Amino acid sequence: MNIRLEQVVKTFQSEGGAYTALKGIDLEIGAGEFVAVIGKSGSGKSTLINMITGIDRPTSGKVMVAGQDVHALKRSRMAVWRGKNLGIIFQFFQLIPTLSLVENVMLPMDFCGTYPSRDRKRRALELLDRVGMAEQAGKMPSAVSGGQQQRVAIARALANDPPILVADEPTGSLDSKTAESVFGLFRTLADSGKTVVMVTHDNDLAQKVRRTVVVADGEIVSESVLQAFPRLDIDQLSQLQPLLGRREYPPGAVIIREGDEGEEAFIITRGEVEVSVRGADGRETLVNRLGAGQYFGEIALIRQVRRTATVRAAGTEPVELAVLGRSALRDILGQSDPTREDMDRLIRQRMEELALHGLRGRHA
Ligand SMILES: Nc1ncnc2c1ncn2[C@@H]1O[C@H](COP(=O)(O)OP(=O)(O)OP(=O)(O)O)[C@@H](O)[C@H]1O
Repeated sequence: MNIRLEQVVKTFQSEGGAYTALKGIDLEIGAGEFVAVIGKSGSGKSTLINMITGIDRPTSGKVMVAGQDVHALKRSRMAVWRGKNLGIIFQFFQLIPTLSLVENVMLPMDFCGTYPSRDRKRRALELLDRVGMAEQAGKMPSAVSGGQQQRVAIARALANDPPILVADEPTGSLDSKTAESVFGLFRTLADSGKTVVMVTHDNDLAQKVRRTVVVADGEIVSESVLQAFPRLDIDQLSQLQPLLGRREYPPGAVIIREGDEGEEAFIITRGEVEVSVRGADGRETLVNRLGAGQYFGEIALIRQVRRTATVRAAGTEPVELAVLGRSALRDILGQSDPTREDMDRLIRQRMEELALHGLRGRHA
């Protein structure tokens, strides 16, 4: 694992009182992954990024980056460690205005003492070439466009060949065409084996990344929840997140029982469950097995019927669930017609499966 956050909490103390910007974040990012971090303004994205780069310290919890406990580093060692392991790219490039582009790219090598000094310029020029800026190497930052400055900032981030690139809104101040080409550069870098973590407001770009981490109200929306409700937008997910409860069941435990009243629906965030129904002869038949990213318990809530099946925790590990009460489910479906349509379709399919087991009309 290249980046691992365990129960990271960040509370800011200010005159108005304490504000918890991160509420116990668990996150793992593997080597070579390309991850987009998205979320509403103020949700905690930058705070999360600052935990990874060591720019800010967590109030509690642990942050491991490239095998190092970041916040166990002494302040004096932090800057050099960061310089060698992380390439950091900001929205506003932050090139040094009094240095030429090639000098800007040489700076991290000078700072960390990586590469012999006679090789640094050649390496900087190679990196500028890689981002399509070699011909402008001698220019000052103010003499090139924003998109070009960001390319140089990326070359600078690559100076010490760090395994991880962290970018906070790298395309935020670029027009969409330039943003697209800078994004393409990140993709090429990820394809070449770099781990890339990129905060973005741009949903179109986020869609193009294989893995999306959604931050809502200081928490990460479970990837299973994203999978269960793929058609919710960021605002809807941000509203859903605080309504979700968490529950765990040991293997074999009954989560819902056929014939009972139902008040909650469940999204599986870890493990598997078995769905079974009682036949006319009273014997139970297994009708389905569901895993992470799938939901159950919705039929009773939507169709206003008793539980149509019994669901048990399966496997040998505890099953973890996100729990959604009746009114929360109603709220979210009321806001997202596509999600409502998906759920209606799934319910029809599930009712048909139950009917196949000779149960039509028993509870429906
Ligand atoms: N130094 C600080 N002191 C007090 N509160 C802070 C501090 N830094 C951030 N916050 C608060 O923490 C919350 C999360 O901020 P953060 O900058 O991480 O959000 P964000 O998702 O990056 O937003 P944006 O997309 O607008 O940059 C905000 O409510 C912010 O006001």
